[in-house]
Parts: sequence; C-alpha cells; structure tokens
Amino acid sequence: MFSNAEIGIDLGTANTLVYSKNKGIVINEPSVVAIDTVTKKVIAVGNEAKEMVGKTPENIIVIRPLKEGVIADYDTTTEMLRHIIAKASKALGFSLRKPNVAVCTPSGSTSVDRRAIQDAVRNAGAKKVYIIEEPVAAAIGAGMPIDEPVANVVIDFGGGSTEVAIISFGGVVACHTVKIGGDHLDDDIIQFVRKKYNVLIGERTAERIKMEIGYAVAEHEELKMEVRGRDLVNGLPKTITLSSFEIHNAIKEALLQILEAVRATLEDSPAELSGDIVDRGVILTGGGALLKGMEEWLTNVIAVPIALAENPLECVATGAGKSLQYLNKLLTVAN
Ligand SMILES: Nc1ncnc2c1ncn2[C@@H]1O[C@H](COP(=O)(O)OP(=O)(O)OP(=O)(O)O)[C@@H](O)[C@H]1O
Repeated sequence: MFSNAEIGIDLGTANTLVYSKNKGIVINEPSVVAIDTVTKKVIAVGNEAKEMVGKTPENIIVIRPLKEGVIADYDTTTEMLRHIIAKASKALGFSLRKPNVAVCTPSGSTSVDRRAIQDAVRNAGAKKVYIIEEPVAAAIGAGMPIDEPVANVVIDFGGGSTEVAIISFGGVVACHTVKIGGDHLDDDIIQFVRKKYNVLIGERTAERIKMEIGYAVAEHEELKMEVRGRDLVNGLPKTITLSSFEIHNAIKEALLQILEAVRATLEDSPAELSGDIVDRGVILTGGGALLKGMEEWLTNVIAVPIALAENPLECVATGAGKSLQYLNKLLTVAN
C-alpha cells in the first residue's frame, strides 16, 4: 500500500525515537532543543542540546518542548521534528521524498493536543500523518497480540506521564493516565536534597541518582552515591553522600500515584477479561520501567504477574512504526 518512505515516531517528553520497518530504531535522542535567544535560531537538537543543559551562557536557552506527554512549545517542537525527520530520512535514504509518519499521542490528550501533534509533524516535513494511541503502540512494540480478543495490559511509564491500558481486539477497553513520569521522580529528588541537605542539584544529576540508586521497593540492599551540588547557605560547591533508602522515600509518593492508575484500570476491566489478566500478566514499557525493583514492587502490590518488555525505551516507537500495517483498524488519518 505504501512506498518504503514510512516511519514511526515516539515524540516523547524525555526522548524522541524513530523506527523504520527495514532498519529498526534509527534515531534515539533526548527531546531537547538549544536556541540562540538573539538570533532565535536552533543551534542544537537532541544529545548535543542535552549536553548543554544547565551549562549555557545567557544568550542560549535549552528547552524541552514537551511536557507531560503533550506539546508545550509548538514552534520548538516543530523545529525539533524537522531536524529529526530530516536526519531519519537521510539515514534511511529517502531524503528526496516526504515520509508517511505514524506518531503517538497520549490516550488522555485533548483534541487540541492531538491536533497540535499532527500539525507539528506535518509542518516538519511528513507527507501523511497517522495518529496512534501511545499505550496501543507500546503494546504492539512489546510484541503483544493486540488484535486478539484477550486482555493485553500495558503500563507505559514514560518521562512525563504514565499510561495504563487494557487492549483487546485492537482497541482500548480501559485506560488511565497520570501526569507522573520519570521526570517527576527527578524533581522529587531535587526537592528532597534541597530540603534535607540545603544543597541544590541539577536535573541531570537527579536523573543519574534515580538511575543509579533509585529503587521502587523499600526492601533492598542499600546503595550509596556521592553527588555534588551548590550549598544554598554559602553558595559553594558541596559533596554529599546519598543513600538508596532516602531516595526511595523521596520518590515513593509519585510511584503510589502510578499504582493508583494501575488499580483504577484493572477495576475498569470487563469481567470477561479479568481472568485473562491474572493468567497473562502485565507488560511494563517506557524508561521508568527500568527503575530498580519496579517489576517486583508492582507484582507484590497488585498480585498480578508483571514482566518488563524487552526494550522498554523503544516499544512506543517500534509499535508506532509497526502499526502502519494495521492501518485501517488502529490509526486515524490526520490529513
Ligand atoms: N535505568 C533507568 N532507571 C530509572 N529511570 C530511567 C532509566 N532509564 C531511563 N529512565 C527514565 O525514563 C524516562 C524516559 O522514558 P521514555 O523515553 O519512555 O519517556 P518518553 O516517551 O520520552 O515520555 P512520555 O511517554 O511521558 O512522553 C526518563 O524520565 C528517564 O530518566
């Protein structure tokens, strides 16, 4: 039905990925853009821009144009997409043709948010834009048989939001979204360190702390980590040692909100599918799924088997790309 010029994009709050049927994931970069405030020109996108976070002179600002899964800064998102589509097209050898793009939107997004995503992708150089709901893409990317009449339950724990969905027969039968993702855990860590130690740490340091010593489960072997920040009393650099126990306490409230969304979705399950859920379990996708002890904690609290997807960070983009084959059933044509 299509030429080969077609790609799936996961336009995420934290990362943007591009998948092509022939080459798999061809782009995987942070959703970050650096802009010169004098010329208003984009000077770096993705990894290069992320390197600049917290270190730029006054005339350069580093922006994350998506918040909580949706576009917060339309023009910058379009510029970022333009750069990403051009880079992917070059890598895939179809620079002279505009690609058809399947892109995800969070299930809980408004029609205005969806429209903004469609328009941004089209303005950034796509020919046709197809919209797919993020948890459906995550489930396809995780290899779940979403078009069968069985309960496929997916928890997509991303950077800006977490979506929990039950998918059967190609459609979403129950879904809850919370605007809590990995970024909120980073914020909680920043606040905790500021309050307890009077030290200010940056976003990137907080993310490293979460990845290295963040645990979803209270019971674990204690890990320690030395970090540097700015002493808020005297303004000087200061080194402190953090424990994984205190980091667990700092992030547990946010995790409980995710748990609420999981419980609410399971409660909304049609009775016929409830048995399936116990038998087939739940798949965890998204970068947050990599938090230490996440599977163990969720399995304990909801008493349903939980498994981590093979490449949790890549599921949404892979699923978006593969969804092009389900064209009529799953995707909304946006133009
Ligand atoms: N090993 C890890 N441990 C804990 N968190 C991690 C790990 N690796 C990545 N993350 C977190 O995963 C999040 C990014 O996940 P992902 O790329 O799935 O989100 P996204 O698709 O950009 O966001 P959204 O779906 O909310 O728009 C970030 O908050 C990142 O810090």
